[in-house]
Amino acid sequence: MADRSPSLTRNPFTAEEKPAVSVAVEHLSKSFGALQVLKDVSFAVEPGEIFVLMGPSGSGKSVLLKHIVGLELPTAGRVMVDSHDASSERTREQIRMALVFQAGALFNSLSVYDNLALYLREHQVANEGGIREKVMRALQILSLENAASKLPAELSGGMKKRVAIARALVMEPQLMLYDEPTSELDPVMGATISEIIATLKDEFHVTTIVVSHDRDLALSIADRVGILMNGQLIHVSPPAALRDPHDPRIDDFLNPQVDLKNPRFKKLEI
Ligand SMILES: Nc1ncnc2c1ncn2[C@@H]1O[C@H](COP(=O)(O)OP(=O)(O)OP(=O)(O)O)[C@@H](O)[C@H]1O
Repeated sequence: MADRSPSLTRNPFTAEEKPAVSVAVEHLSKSFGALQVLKDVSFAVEPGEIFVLMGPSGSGKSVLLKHIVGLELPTAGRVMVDSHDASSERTREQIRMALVFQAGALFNSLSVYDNLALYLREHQVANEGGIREKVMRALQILSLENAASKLPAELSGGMKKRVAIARALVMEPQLMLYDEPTSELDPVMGATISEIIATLKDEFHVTTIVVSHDRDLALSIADRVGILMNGQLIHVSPPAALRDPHDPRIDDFLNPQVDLKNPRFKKLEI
């Protein structure tokens, strides 16, 4: 962020520091009926790392993300968060994970303030004064103080994404997952969201997994990038290795050429 707030240097929410967690995806396979979406996927994410998962539409990225937060159950294999199985209810009680959905998933009838306060009220995290402090702090970090009383319908796409991130932040997550955080944003707002993700990871040491098609985001903020194609993880490396990919499948995905003589849409199955 161009204007980094100095108060971001410590966790603003709690004296109780929760350590960042590791994530281990171990031989994960998932089928929906006859459709095998994930095929023996394995990788590990270190505590405090930003891991960006890229891949073509339909390659299984969102399904993989849902396994990490326990919203889908594996057909085979498992996902471990620290030493806990991600699919168990207990893991979700012990480890604070926040998923920032592609469309924000804000409650349209609630103000920005109440969208953020909802989780804290439901979990009786603090009294109203304490909740106000946490909500306003999160809004301040995302430069949204002036939007507290607005309804989601009154916000731009970029503001909605920032509200969704602020709402995740009030949960004091040890693990933050983002599903397409820069989709539908102009390049400058996309860069801003990338900066926010990197800043939150730096300042709060939160383990971060981002699913994205955004090559600029991956190259600028990832510690490592994984590429999923057709349900298989075909590549994991630091982003620099993707500037000159040797695998033609990765090159074609990251640097597609428009070819009007041999158009891709003629080869689409659906
Ligand atoms: N609950 C479900 N039941 C049946 N099929 C599903 C289900 N969820 C996902 N799929 C299928 O799994 C495949 C992978 O979907 P997924 O949403 O993970 O792709 P993706 O890589 O995230 O794509 P995109 O980049 O377009 O968001 C798709 O063919 C999708 O139709």
